[in-house]
Amino acid sequence: MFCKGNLRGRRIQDVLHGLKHKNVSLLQLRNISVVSKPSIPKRSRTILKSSSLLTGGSVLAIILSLSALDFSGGEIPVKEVMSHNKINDCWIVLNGEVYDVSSFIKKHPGGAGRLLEVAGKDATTKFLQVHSPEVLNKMKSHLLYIGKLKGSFEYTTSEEESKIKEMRSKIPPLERIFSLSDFEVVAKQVLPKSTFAFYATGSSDEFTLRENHYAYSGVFFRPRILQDIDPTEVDCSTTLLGTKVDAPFYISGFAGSKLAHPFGERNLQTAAYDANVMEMVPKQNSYSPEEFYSTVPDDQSQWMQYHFSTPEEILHFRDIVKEAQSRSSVKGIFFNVDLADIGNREKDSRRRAVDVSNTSELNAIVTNRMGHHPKFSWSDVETIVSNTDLPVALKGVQRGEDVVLAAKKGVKAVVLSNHGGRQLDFSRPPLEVLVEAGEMLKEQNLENNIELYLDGGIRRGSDIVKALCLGAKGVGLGRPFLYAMAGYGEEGVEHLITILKEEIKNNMRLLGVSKIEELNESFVDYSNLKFRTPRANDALYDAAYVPLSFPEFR
Ligand code: HEM
Ligand SMILES: Cc1cc2nc3c(=O)[nH]c(=O)nc-3n(C[C@H](O)[C@H](O)[C@H](O)COP(=O)(O)O)c2cc1C
Repeated sequence: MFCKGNLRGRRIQDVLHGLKHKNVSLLQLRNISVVSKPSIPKRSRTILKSSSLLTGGSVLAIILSLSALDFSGGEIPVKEVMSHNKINDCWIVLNGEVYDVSSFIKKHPGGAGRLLEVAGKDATTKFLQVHSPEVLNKMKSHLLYIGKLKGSFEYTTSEEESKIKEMRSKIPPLERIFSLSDFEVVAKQVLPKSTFAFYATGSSDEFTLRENHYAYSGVFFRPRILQDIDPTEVDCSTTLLGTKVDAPFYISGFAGSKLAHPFGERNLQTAAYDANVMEMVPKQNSYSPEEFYSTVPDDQSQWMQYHFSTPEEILHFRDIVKEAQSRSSVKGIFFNVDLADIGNREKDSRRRAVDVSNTSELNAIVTNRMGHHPKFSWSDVETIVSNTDLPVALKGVQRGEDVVLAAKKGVKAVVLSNHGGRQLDFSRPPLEVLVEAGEMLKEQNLENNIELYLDGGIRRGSDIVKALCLGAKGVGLGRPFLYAMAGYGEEGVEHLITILKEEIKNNMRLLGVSKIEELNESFVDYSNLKFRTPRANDALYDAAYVPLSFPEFR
């Protein structure tokens, strides 16, 4: 356990101490594996034979797998692995072990395309950028173990990697980063196209993605003058679900931090701690819970984000709640309620189609964008609420009626969110839902029973102040933190937090307010929110936004 005095010890950071800070390149670190070897029992040759039958392979496939029986001592040469590179015959290497993932590929919750990208290759680096080592252990029963890899893959630097290296060497200094959009523009140049597409994508035509942000341009301020406020005493600290923090915003929970930077979620955790800002720790953390929490100080403020991936996880919800309760830093648990299916993230799929570049496999990418999630209902929520003292919150609520229902069922907070426009396109901007929810709660005298949070499209301190005026207790941000990390690691995250804190305080001074609690509806004109009209352009945001593209002609 660590306390403030100890300051954030980090196991991986210790190993890589010399490399920390100042734009550590992903390329430089690509070969560093932080995973301990999973102990996977070797399967017999009989299983290997049945693997090709299981995957519905042709006679040719059976002959191929029979030829694999010749490998002495279960060792599989690189060349052999490379030949299993198709959707119906797909082997991948993880930590020097070869797996047949042919029967899993179409069930992969991250989409078939991600496994096709690494078909017949060493998938270790890409796997660990998104998954904790535990995922492999949990999913073992879905894969077929083939044997140990013999030899190693030849590594050649791609054109894209060389370009990224060059751009990283020319990256603007942090002092030149003034806004959150600046981070996004830099990230676009220093991330692989596939990673940027994964982060940036919304769903379908991305109306919700864009409107999330533009909703804020429909709200204008009504400042109060001559308030006799000492500018140095303007304070943006607040209380989120009973926890005192130094800012009314939090780092939202999201997958894929290590795709941005080798230290991934650790950058967020340490920067949040130093700035005393709330952090929502994602379920899909690339660190295992043991490793991640082993260096989290006891006095850090965190929320735990969780989504149920299987019906078994719902059945065993007590284990999840117990784990959350056992971490002294965790002050609340947020369950996703916006994942009944996975949105059609077209920008991401389109990029993957280019990367896989095998037209016969495209169908799998399109029909299996992502896997499905299990049934999760109000009665499950009631059961969870009645089985823990930890505040339970719902992330992904999208209408006032559901906020009222949540309040009646003892849920302590909701995040009005459409997953950053990644789920249902044309779901309304959370800022609009905030106004609706506030009114409905008041009608039923429930406004003091539940805290309202929202996320999606927040890019300025003024966005945050507007949301607080309209009744939000706090707001979350997702992509901006990924973009900040991509260019600048932990320092980028710190800088982002500073920018937002300063923007909020600046807005408060100009509004004639010195404390967050003083913000209320009287400081904004939000009449526009009732009428969805074309918004004024936001030059920085628009310039950073990548429009959807069309297929290229041959
Ligand atoms: C045998 C290898 C793999 C297994 C067993 C596996 C397993 C899983 C599981 C269980 C999930 C769902 C997690 C959840 O919803 O809680 C998932 C999601 C995902 N996986 Fe994998 N995976 C594998 C390989 C990979 C590889 C190689 C990549 C990247 C190239 C990848 C990228 C992803 C992504 C991006 C998601 C969805 C993240 C999100 O948007 O929420 N996976 N995978
Ligand atoms: C790359 C990426 C991965 C995400 N993964 C998750 C996740 O695993 N769980 C979750 O609750 N939300 C996830 N989110 C949604 C964020 O928590 C948040 O709701 C959203 O990013 C807010 O919108 P913004 O990016 O415009 O700030 C993800 C978002 C992005 C961009």
